[in-house]
Parts: sequence; structure tokens; C-alpha cells
Amino acid sequence: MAAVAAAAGTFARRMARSGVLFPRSSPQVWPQAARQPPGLLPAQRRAFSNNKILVELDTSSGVATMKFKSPPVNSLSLDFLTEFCISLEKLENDRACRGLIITSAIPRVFSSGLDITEMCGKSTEHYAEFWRAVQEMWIRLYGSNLVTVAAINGSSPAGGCLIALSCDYRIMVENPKYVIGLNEAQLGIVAPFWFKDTFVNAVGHRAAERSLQLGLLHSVPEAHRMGLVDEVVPEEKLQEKAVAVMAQWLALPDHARQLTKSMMRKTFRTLSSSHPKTPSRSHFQRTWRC
Ligand SMILES: CCCCCCCCCCCCC/C=C/C(=O)SCCNC(=O)CCNC(=O)[C@H](O)C(C)(C)COP(=O)(O)OP(=O)(O)OC[C@H]1O[C@@H](n2cnc3c(N)ncnc32)[C@H](O)[C@@H]1OP(=O)(O)O
Repeated sequence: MAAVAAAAGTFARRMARSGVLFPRSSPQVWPQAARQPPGLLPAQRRAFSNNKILVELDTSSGVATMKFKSPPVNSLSLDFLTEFCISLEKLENDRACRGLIITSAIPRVFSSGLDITEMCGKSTEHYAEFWRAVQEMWIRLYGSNLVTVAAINGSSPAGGCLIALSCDYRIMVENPKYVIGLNEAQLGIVAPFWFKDTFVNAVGHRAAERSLQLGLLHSVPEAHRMGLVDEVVPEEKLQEKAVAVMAQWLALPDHARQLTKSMMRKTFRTLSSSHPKTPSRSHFQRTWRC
């Protein structure tokens, strides 16, 4: 009981620190417009925002767009991760929402991955809290019942790549400057097994093994060839393509698609049930030499 109270206190503190704002008059459940045949209702948009993430829900299509807006590079800090989980939970509890497009409002970067400053010179408790937040983000996104589409409009190394990999479909903007991949080995660290499994699920064992061992950041055409991204589009077509892909996925009955997704994503259950222990303070210090 004490542990539950402590966990609730930690979560409440994280929420307060994250500065999440909910619309004052927001109803518990938004209208069920998503279940209406298209065209009967005028498009309706609802939005909520916090410090680092903006969410807009089109209740006529049931599609929400989540935009990362944490300059300079959308790094995944504890506050960012907390806001992400709260925003996702809010959408999942909303019967008007069936699909989520994730993209960036920061030019040239989708997400730079875990915030390195969260892993240096902090207390053991902080590392534990941060690591739990990283796992929670992945568990929630990878296991989400929503259709999730990553609209990758910039570079996406390491944890940024994990977010994209956790979605059902990845569309990336063609740009010679953008890269994507799990580059942990280049940083002298090891991608956790659930990063690895999510990567293997997308690209297969051989491609993942080579890419992970060399810590490769792939160009967009290379990422497309190996199946790390599903489609490549010019910047101006990204949103249109994401909406079209979403419409295709949402044309199916939710329950059949959701059960199929859950069946395919077995790693999710492994991590959820095994509760891997948090890396120790000395582990973080050795890893980042701080
Ligand atoms: C139970 C499991 C146990 C496992 C054991 C675990 C061991 C412990 C390790 C745990 C971690 C494992 C998994 C790690 C995952 C990660 O995600 S690690 C982070 C990896 N990220 C990167 O390598 C990205 C580095 N950044 C870049 O490549 C570039 O910044 C960019 C994203 C391509 C953008 O380039 P550009 O637009 O040119 O911007 P920059 O000038 O480079 O940067 C601007 C400022 O942003 C700062 N910054 C960049 N990335 C980060 C980051 N990840 N965190 C925090 N800050 C970042 C950068 O320093 C610049 O700052 P200023 O100099 O102050 O302007």
C-alpha cells in the first residue's frame, strides 16, 4: 500500500513538473463523431497542449496528431516522457480517437533520443525514475490499441528511432541530411533488448544485427530499402500521405486489428511482466563517464 502511495506521489509530482495543461471544460469523453459516416458532420478539431507536446484531435476522422515541440532537438527528457505518456493515455481513453500520427514541430529533427543530460550527474532515484519513464513510454506506445503512424520529418537517432519503430507504420521525408537508426554502439553503449527486439521485428535479424553492431545511422533511401521505414515522401506530401495511410488502417474493424497487433507484439508482454531492473548509478556513470 505504501509502495502504491509512493508511486502515485511520484507520478503526481512528475505531472506537476511537466506542466501538462488540460482544457478546463474538456468533457471526460469526447463525442463519438469518429463512428459517424464521413461527411455527415463538419470537421471538428480539439487540441490540448503542454510544454513539449501539442495534440490535435480531428473528431470527424478519429485521428489525432501529436507534434513534438521541445527545442532544440526533441530530446526525451523525464518531463517529455511524462507528457508523452499522459497525452497518449488521454487519447486512448477518448472514444473519439482511433488513430495517432506522431511528428515533429522542430525543423530537421524528429527526436534526438534519450536526453543525455538526464543520465549524467544525477541521483540513483533520478536514474530509476528516468529509466521507468523510458520503459513506460515504450510499453504504452508499442502496446497501444490506436493505429499509430510515425511521420518522420527529421533525423531520428537511438530513442527517437525507437519511437518510430514502436508505431504501426513509418513514413519518412526524403532529405539527404536526415538519418535514422539505433546508434548506441557508436556511443559505447548497448541498446536494451527491447530496443533490439523492436528493431528486429521491423527489419529482420540479419539487417538488425549488422546495423546494431556497427551502430549505424541510415540515410533515408537505405532505411527504406531495409524496411526500417515503410515509405519515403517529399516533405510537402508527408501529412497527406500519413492521413491516407491512416484511412487505410482505420477502414478495418478495430477489434480484429487490435487483437492481431497484440498477437504480433509479444515482446511487449515480456518486458511488462519481467520488470527489468533499473541500471545502477555506477552503470550510468561508467556508461557516460560522468
Ligand atoms: C533494463 C535495461 C538495462 C540496459 C542498460 C542501460 C545502460 C544505460 C544506458 C541507457 C541508454 C541506452 C539507450 C540509449 C538511447 C538513446 O537515445 S541515447 C541518445 C542518443 N542520441 C544521439 O546520439 C543523438 C545525438 N544528437 C545528434 O545526432 C544531433 O544533435 C541531431 C539530433 C542529429 C541534431 O543535429 P543538429 O540539428 O545539428 O543539432 P546539434 O547542434 O547537434 O544539437 C543542438 C543541441 O542539442 C543538444 N543535444 C543533441 N542531442 C541531445 C540529446 N540526445 N540529449 C540532450 N541534448 C542533446 C546538443 O548538445 C546541442 O546543445 P547545445 O550545444 O547546448 O546547443
